[in-house]
Amino acid sequence: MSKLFRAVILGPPGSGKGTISERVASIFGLQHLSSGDFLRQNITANTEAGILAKAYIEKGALVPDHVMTRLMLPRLEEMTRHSWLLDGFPRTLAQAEALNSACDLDVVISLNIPLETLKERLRHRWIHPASGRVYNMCFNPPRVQGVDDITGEPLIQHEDDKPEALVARLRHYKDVAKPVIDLYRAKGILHMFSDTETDRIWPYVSSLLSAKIPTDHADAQRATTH
Ligand SMILES: Nc1nc2c(ncn2[C@@H]2O[C@H](COP(=O)(O)OP(=O)(O)O)[C@@H](O)[C@H]2O)c(=O)[nH]1
Ligand SMILES: Nc1ncnc2c1ncn2[C@@H]1O[C@H](COP(=O)(O)OP(=O)(O)O)[C@@H](O)[C@H]1O
Repeated sequence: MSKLFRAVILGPPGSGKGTISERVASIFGLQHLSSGDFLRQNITANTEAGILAKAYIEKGALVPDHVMTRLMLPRLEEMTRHSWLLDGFPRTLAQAEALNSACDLDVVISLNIPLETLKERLRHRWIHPASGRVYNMCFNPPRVQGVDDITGEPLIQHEDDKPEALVARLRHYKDVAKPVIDLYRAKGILHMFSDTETDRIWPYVSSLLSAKIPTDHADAQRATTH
């Protein structure tokens, strides 16, 4: 079997991590694991971690490192036989160090998007809570306004995408992300992409991954995930 491939995607809220991760998952066959989606599943299921995390998320604050690592590392353990792309974790240096001691990463993708663009996108972000499907009323609107394309169920906005929580979230992101980015740059695995449009970033991400992931391996992964 080819070597497994491990990637992380970093970027502020609204930078397009989820959008790019979905494309990577479907084209390269990596398992997409989003910390935000996983937290929301835990909140819905009323798990211990979900109950602890809920209050932080509603305030637009980060969930404490020990709660995140206790949640995410066992989840990664379950995926030891898969190639994966982690979205939203690690977000702090302590989380990055915990991840480091659990596995070796091949690639870190970092999205660098102007602040005004982020604010504009998140104002228009709508979610289908049960599946995590993400829409944008300008970029990828649902076929019928306000409802999910697949299930026809209503769309909602995250509490933490509303303007009051948003500004705090974006400011805080910058402070905590810098040491994480510096760590991966020092390891020589950081690839930074700067633009205002996902569709202009995507060709570069795609060619980076095409060069790093052997084709037969991507085919084999797809066969096991579909
Ligand atoms: N206008 C516009 N919206 C985008 C673009 N890329 C993603 N979005 C939307 O911006 C919002 C944030 O994207 P998402 O992938 O959820 O970002 P994440 O928070 O980093 O995971 C979503 O509503 C996306 O549909 C883009 O290039 N242009
Ligand atoms: N690695 C993490 N560390 C701490 N908190 C996290 C982490 N991942 C997600 N969260 C919490 O979950 C919320 C939603 O995460 P997510 O869906 O990834 O947001 P976004 O896609 O807007 O960046 C964050 O605002 C934060 O409160």
